[in-house]
Amino acid sequence: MTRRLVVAAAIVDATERPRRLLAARRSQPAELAGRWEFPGGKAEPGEHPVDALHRELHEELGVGVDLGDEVVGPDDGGWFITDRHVLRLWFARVVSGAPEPLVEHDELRWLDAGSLWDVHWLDGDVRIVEELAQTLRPR
Ligand SMILES: Nc1nc2c([nH]c(=O)n2[C@H]2C[C@H](O)[C@@H](COP(=O)(O)OP(=O)(O)OP(=O)(O)O)O2)c(=O)[nH]1
Repeated sequence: MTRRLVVAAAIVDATERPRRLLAARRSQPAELAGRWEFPGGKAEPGEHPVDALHRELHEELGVGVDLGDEVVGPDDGGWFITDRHVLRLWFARVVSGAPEPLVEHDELRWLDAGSLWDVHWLDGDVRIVEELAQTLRPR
């Protein structure tokens, strides 16, 4: 079975030595509402993943970003987040707009090394957050 590609961003406050990561709380669908994730969404068929990510971040948060390195995962370079989806994730920094939960989310939160686990991440994201925890600078 081919997994559907989901693209998402680890939005951080600085590309070099970041301290904070932006998490988004889903408001839909009902079974995922209240769980936290990396903002992003499904790439359309034929759409370049990077283009899809810029589109999703603009739609969902109202921001423009500069993308940094991809956070390469262990599953063919991506992250199998569900049995039907593979996630590709890039570091990103906001360069225009201020992030707001416009659609699909009802809250955003900047997390630092000490608060990274204060939110209930989607199951598939937990091992990604564990990896990112190594990157965030302690206070
Ligand atoms: N965006 C996002 N989706 C994730 C993450 N972790 C995770 O398991 N998922 C799952 C939830 C969904 O089943 C799927 C992504 O679907 P989505 O609802 O965000 O996609 P979309 O914005 O394009 O929305 P739609 O076309 O389904 O309406 O991947 C994550 O960190 N970010």
